[in-house]
Amino acid sequence: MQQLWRFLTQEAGVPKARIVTMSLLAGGGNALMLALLNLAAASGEHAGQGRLFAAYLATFALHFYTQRRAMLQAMGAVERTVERLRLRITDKVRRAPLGFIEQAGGLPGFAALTQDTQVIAQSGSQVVTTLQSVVVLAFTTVYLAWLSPLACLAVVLSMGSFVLMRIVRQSAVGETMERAHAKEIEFQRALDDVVYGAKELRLSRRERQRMRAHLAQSIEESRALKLDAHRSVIFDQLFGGVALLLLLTAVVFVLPAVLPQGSQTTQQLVATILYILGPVSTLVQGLAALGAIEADIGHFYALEARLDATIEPHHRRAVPPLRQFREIRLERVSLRYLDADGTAPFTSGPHELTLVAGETVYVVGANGAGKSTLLKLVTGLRAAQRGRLLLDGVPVEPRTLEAYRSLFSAVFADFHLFPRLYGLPEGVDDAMVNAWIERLGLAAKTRCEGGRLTHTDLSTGQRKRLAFLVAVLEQRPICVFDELAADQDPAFRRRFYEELLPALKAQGRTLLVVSHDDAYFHCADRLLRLDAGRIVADTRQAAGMLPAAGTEAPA
Ligand SMILES: Nc1ncnc2c1ncn2[C@@H]1O[C@H](COP(=O)(O)OP(=O)(O)OP(=O)(O)O)[C@@H](O)[C@H]1O
Repeated sequence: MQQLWRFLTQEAGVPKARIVTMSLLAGGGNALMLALLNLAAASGEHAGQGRLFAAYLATFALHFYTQRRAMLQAMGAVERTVERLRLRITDKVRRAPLGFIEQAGGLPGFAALTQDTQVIAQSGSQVVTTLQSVVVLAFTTVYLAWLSPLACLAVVLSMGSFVLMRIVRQSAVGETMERAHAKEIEFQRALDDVVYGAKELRLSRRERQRMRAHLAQSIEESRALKLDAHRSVIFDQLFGGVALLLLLTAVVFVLPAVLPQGSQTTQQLVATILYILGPVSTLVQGLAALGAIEADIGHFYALEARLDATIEPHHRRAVPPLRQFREIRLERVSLRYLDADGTAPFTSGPHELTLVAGETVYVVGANGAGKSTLLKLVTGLRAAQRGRLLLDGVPVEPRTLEAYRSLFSAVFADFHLFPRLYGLPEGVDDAMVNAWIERLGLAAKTRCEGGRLTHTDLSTGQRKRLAFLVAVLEQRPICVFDELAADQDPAFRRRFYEELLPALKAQGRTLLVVSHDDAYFHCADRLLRLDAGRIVADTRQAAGMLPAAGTEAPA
């Protein structure tokens, strides 16, 4: 229970002393209630019944109050901590390098995090109930010893070995649950495919059937593993029940023969043994639940450790965004994408490139030539494995990376449109956004109200126009557009290349545009042609000139 201990002692601001005291009082009260019941049953019609009844009621009230307090305090503290953990892991995912997020299966376990944290959130109440059952068992053991030392010894030995067996077997159960967890992640990924591949699946019966078979297999494997784990817990519980029944048989039939005792003592022993059935079963279930919680806290910390190993430095002081630059230079910069088996299927670079403020650069080349990868290197979103990135002659370092990135607004090919316009600077109000919405021909579709777009369920081309709008209004010195015109109608495409981009250039913006539209290549100041990850041609041209295809000078 190392991880659970670390979580409760280091993470959760659980008022430990108070909760332990409350749990001890609640458990003690519970055991005292049993003793009072037994005493009352033994005293028959005597005058002391009234006092016993009052004492019983007082103990009951104490038990009820302390149990409620302990549960609420533990649950409240754990819930608050879980919320903190969720925020912390989200921050770390946000600060993890793009390469880590992009790599195949870069965040295994992330999909299961919501479920894991829900399980972790139960740790407060589980610890309290388990602790209480331990306290009840401790008190009833003392009470049993007072009634009959031999019966107490028998109970301690049988129940002790039973709980010990559960603890020992818990590690095997834990391993099986780990394998079930891995299958669960596989299942959740398949579920993502069902949602994101909704269109394809509706069109193809074969795809649907194979997908379903794959899902069913993941579910079946996860179910079999979970059942395996539960089977062992259920067996142990049944075994515990049988052990208790045997114990009762021994107390009723064997003990009086070995050690003569009054029938009243036998009755009290039977009542006590029956009474501890509840706490024993709570303890066994609590241990199993704490085992599952321990595993999920382990998953959380493992994911966090992977993120910590790659995370980009976090600077508490806000970095003032850069508003201007003279040039960006890539010196022998290269990046290799690695496969899971360590082979490098694609290398971008080495690039020797200088981008000058104010120029409009089109990045062109065939599919897979490495255009988007070059943009990620230039924007500092992917770190180069070799070479240097320099801003105005000064190398960009981890310390200055965030400021460097603040130079760029971008719409990537796989852009994400946030429903809230988080990135807009002070001074940009709804009216300004709505004027742009109108200018982009989207006024009938959406509006900006209180910094939020009323509708984002638009066509791909329309959503790209909105992403363009956000990039423009961010008012940063460099705009990066990756195949923005690809989903646009011919009229908008023409406006994009011939009006909108020149208007941005006129404002002094530097433009980096990935394009397949060779009909508009003449609008660029400079063409960078890529092939197999290398810049094979770098052509400067007077904007407005239309170079004949294939006439670029070699780099
Ligand atoms: N995250 C990644 N991990 C591994 N390989 C990648 C990754 N991203 C891209 N690649 C590979 O790198 C190569 C270049 O991809 P890139 O997206 O830069 O090309 P592109 O020129 O922008 O292509 P397109 O015109 O199709 O958008 C491709 O072969 C692609 O498979």
